[in-house]
Amino acid sequence: MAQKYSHIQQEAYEANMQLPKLNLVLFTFGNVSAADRSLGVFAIKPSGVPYEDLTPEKMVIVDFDGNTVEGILRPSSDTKTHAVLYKHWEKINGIVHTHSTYATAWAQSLRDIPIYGTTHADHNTVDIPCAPPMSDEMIGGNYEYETGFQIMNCFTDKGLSYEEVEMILVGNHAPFTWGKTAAKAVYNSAVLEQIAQMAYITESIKADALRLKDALIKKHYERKHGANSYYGQ
Ligand SMILES: O=C(CO)[C@@H](O)[C@H](O)COP(=O)(O)O
Repeated sequence: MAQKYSHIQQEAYEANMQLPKLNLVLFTFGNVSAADRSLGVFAIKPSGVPYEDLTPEKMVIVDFDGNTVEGILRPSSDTKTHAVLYKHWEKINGIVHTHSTYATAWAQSLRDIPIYGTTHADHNTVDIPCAPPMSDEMIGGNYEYETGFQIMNCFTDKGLSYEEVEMILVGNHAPFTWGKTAAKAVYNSAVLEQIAQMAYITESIKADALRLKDALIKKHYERKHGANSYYGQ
């Protein structure tokens, strides 16, 4: 493997290894990628390889059109989704896909995750969006490629910025998160799973729980992310 990709292979490997440590994946579920925009490629987990068998060298190098540039193993089955997002959302350099239990349950319910408390407001001032399930024509196309557009179209339809909200539930599928680094994308996946679990439990205690008032959401978020805040770096 060319030395010139070793830095993103190492970054992708370390980020992938965080997923089982954070209980965000079971067996070979999920995948993480890390991009180098100066080279126009990203390193991604190979498909079907157990996390305990991963090495940096096994990370597959792919371009932003989803073509394998280097690697003997097949890249993740979600590679086209990662490629579409890297190609169109130019500020992201890390993407995570998991099937974490609570976030996936919300994705299967086709509901956005409402803001029930300040824990959620620490990270997002909006309900966590759930992209609608794929249309028949999307299903008839390239599934993973279409998932990338399903994600971007949802953000466009909801008027959301991918730089402010770094997570989404894909209807009938599972969550995707992203960030300026692969490590930040992993952090976002762990935060999303925690928010999803808290929201589910909140609704199981009180089905008609009330959303946080917008004024408090704004006040709380700004308290955490205001000037000179280290939070969420
Ligand atoms: O979304 C799915 C399956 O529904 C995939 O993300 C699998 O969870 C992992 O696939 P590979 O990355 O091993 O191909």
